[in-house]
Amino acid sequence: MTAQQPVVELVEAGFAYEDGPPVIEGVNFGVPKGRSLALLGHNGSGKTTLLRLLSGGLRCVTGLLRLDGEPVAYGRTGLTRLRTSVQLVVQDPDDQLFAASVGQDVSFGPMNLGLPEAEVRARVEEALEALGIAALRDRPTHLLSYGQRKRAAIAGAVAMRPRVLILDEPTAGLDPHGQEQLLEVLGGLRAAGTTVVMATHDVGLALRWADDAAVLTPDGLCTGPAAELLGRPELLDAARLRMPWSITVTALLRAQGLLGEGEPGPRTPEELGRWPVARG
Ligand SMILES: Nc1ncnc2c1ncn2[C@@H]1O[C@H](COP(=O)(O)OP(=O)(O)OP(=O)(O)O)[C@@H](O)[C@H]1O
Repeated sequence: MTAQQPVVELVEAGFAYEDGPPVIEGVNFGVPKGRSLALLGHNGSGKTTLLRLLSGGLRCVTGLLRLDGEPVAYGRTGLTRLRTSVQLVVQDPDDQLFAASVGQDVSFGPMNLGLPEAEVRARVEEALEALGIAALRDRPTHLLSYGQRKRAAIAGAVAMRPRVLILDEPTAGLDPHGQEQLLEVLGGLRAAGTTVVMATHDVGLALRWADDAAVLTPDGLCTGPAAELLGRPELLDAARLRMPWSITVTALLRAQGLLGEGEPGPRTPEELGRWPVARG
């Protein structure tokens, strides 16, 4: 993580659902500008809860949320300010899409900000282009495939031009090609300066995609550079996550003397297939 001030930050945050046990306790989680960050944890570990706390949909019971270093005020003005900076895309696109057509759905957020019509139109076009779904502008949302609905839901958030785009399990339910396409789209947004935060169970995907990682364990949230954090077997064990394939293969290649210390190993089966060792 960088030392710069986070855009948005949970400080000593605690949360429990009504009559339930604490889900989040004493969590410090800052999201710096311009990074890609993967939030990992097993089912029920609290990823969705943490993302909702970060984006203002839930409010900390203890601790606080800061935007640009200032505590977030949960009134209308404060939440609008937060949402122009931080947008959450929920796991199930059907919980997010409700307008009749894709274009109408994507325009909803910017229109709600009271922006002039031309500005709304420009933002909708930009978001549809970024997600590669400009051709679906007039398509009724209920006629879209699951992958298309996912993209339309993300476009709705992108049209708000947030500094931080948060996605809850964005690759869940997508086929391998759809996953790769989505990662490309997210790479494009990140290259354009948007911070992208993604919750996932997939350690391999996080390792390939993210600069930084945050891992939820029973002892709390552990954060750091993805390549370092996700190579720690004891941490992944504690989080009940599986060691990524690429790390196991890289360790094997090193143990066999086929890869030098510090040299990067193959990140995908395709890269292993092209590995000089594999041919030799
Ligand atoms: N609306 C709710 N009311 C009560 N308890 C809830 C609610 N939503 C989540 N929980 C509980 O809070 C805990 C954390 O859930 P959360 O959805 O944040 O986990 P998660 O890591 O996102 O899980 P998954 O990977 O399965 O999506 C779980 O024990 C869950 O049962």
